[in-house]
Amino acid sequence: MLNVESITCIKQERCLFENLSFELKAGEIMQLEGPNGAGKTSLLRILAGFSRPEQGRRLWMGEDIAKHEEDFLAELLYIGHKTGVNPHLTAIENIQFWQQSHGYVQVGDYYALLAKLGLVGLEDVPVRMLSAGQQRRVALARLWVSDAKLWMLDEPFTAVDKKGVVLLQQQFKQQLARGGCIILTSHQDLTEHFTQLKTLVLEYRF
Ligand SMILES: Nc1ncnc2c1ncn2[C@@H]1O[C@H](COP(=O)(O)OP(=O)(O)OP(=O)(O)O)[C@@H](O)[C@H]1O
Repeated sequence: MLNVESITCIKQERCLFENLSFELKAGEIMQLEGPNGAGKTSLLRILAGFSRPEQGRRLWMGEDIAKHEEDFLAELLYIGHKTGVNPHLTAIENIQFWQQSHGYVQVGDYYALLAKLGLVGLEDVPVRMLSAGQQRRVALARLWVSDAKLWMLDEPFTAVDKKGVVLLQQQFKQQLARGGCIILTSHQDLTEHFTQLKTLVLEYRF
């Protein structure tokens, strides 16, 4: 599905990685690992097309993404470091807003979804009134309403408690079972839960 060819990234005159190539097939999950500052977020952002590499290209379904950006973005769900939720909207409004701006029909049992995410009673409260972990759960609700084939998740477990981590891992498995793929950064050990986990370790380069 996703082919990455010879990507090189230089930031502030420091080469974070060079000639990086890999492939992510349907049903595969890849974890980006490495110390703080190694370039995991930078790589994710390049893969999503939010920033440009010094060299290299990305292919989606065999097509150069640079020439088919819209098709690629329609298949991509990116959840970054920052949750991207609007603090002034409620949890339900946030999900609906996200659906609307991504072309999804606004249907669904939002209360049931938010109950699954442990947010009973908080559905109609402005998100700024929620804890960090609760706010992240609101952001992660997109994983339940999106049918994007490729998920890119930057530290999705941040501030999420143990029960939430299990719930997320179950949702990851659903995504892989339906032929989607996932690329994520995380400092969690996921090998126990995903036996076919691919890992890409970025070393800190000086
Ligand atoms: N917008 C930017 N402009 C200049 N330098 C940047 C920018 N974003 C990141 N960097 C630099 O790129 C390097 C890699 O940062 P990046 O956020 O990709 O690392 P990371 O591996 O995701 O780290 P962490 O584990 O702390 O999240 C850092 O040295 C950082 O200072």
